[in-house]
Amino acid sequence: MTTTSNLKLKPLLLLSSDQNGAGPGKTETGSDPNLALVPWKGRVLLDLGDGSEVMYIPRFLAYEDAWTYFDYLNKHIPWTRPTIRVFGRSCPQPRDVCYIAEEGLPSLVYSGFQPYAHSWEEFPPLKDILAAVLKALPGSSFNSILLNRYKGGSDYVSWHSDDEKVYGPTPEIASVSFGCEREFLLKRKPSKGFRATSKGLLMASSSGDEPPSKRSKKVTDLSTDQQQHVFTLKHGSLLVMRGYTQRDWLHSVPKRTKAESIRINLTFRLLVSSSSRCEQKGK
Ligand SMILES: O=C(O)CCC(=O)C(=O)O
Ligand SMILES: [Fe+2]
Repeated sequence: MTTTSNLKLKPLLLLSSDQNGAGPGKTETGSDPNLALVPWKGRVLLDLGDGSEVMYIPRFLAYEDAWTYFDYLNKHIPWTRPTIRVFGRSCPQPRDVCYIAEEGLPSLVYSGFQPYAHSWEEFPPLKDILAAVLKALPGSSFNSILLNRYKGGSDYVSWHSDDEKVYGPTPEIASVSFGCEREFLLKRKPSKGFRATSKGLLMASSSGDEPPSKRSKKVTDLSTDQQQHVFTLKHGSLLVMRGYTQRDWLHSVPKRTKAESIRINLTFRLLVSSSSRCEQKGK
């Protein structure tokens, strides 16, 4: 796989250092020798406990480069807003989406919807972004991307976890954001005892596409506010979920009336049960 595209970017795509680590969790101390090799000193590591962890790098991509990517993605990605099935009802997904995957991988299905898998070759700049992600995550590999475009504050992804079997038990999901800042929330999954009440099942969907209803609010109430974390995902930022985060935690990007402009988000994922991998060359 080549890692160059025709986008006009400065040779040094990544910032060498950044102290703008606003967000929850703690700034890294460099105790992990692998992490010490990586130049983003301002990044935040949030230990969620029980083997779940989130890492956040607010200025992962240089600001102008991130806008160049935003313009490319907004214009060239074949965005669709498919109809999906949530709790037995058909409704349009509340954001635009696209799916990129290597050939020969198992199909991805969520909410009764199987997205068409576009090829990486169609969108060379995605390989550049992947290369940047792999520099921040030495030893990781990804072979697919789910892309989301939130056209404004009424587009959202509701509480869900990316726990589809195709990702294995401890998936690493690397999420790069462009454009409008939006809040990314994390909360612990309600324990099994809390899921069923006399008023019904309090279950979050696995795709995050159910309407933000009172049903979701009830889950919030039960899972205690102390366990909720908020990251305001900046233009050009990288957020990584790993370990048991998908098993034990839910995440969402809620509606925000004040968010008027477009946000694009790329989630890099590794579908397992395939020998092929989308890795940076020479690693
Ligand atoms: O837009 C985001 O930041 C999150 C998207 C997400 O959770 C997903 O695609 O599964
Ligand atoms: Fe997700």
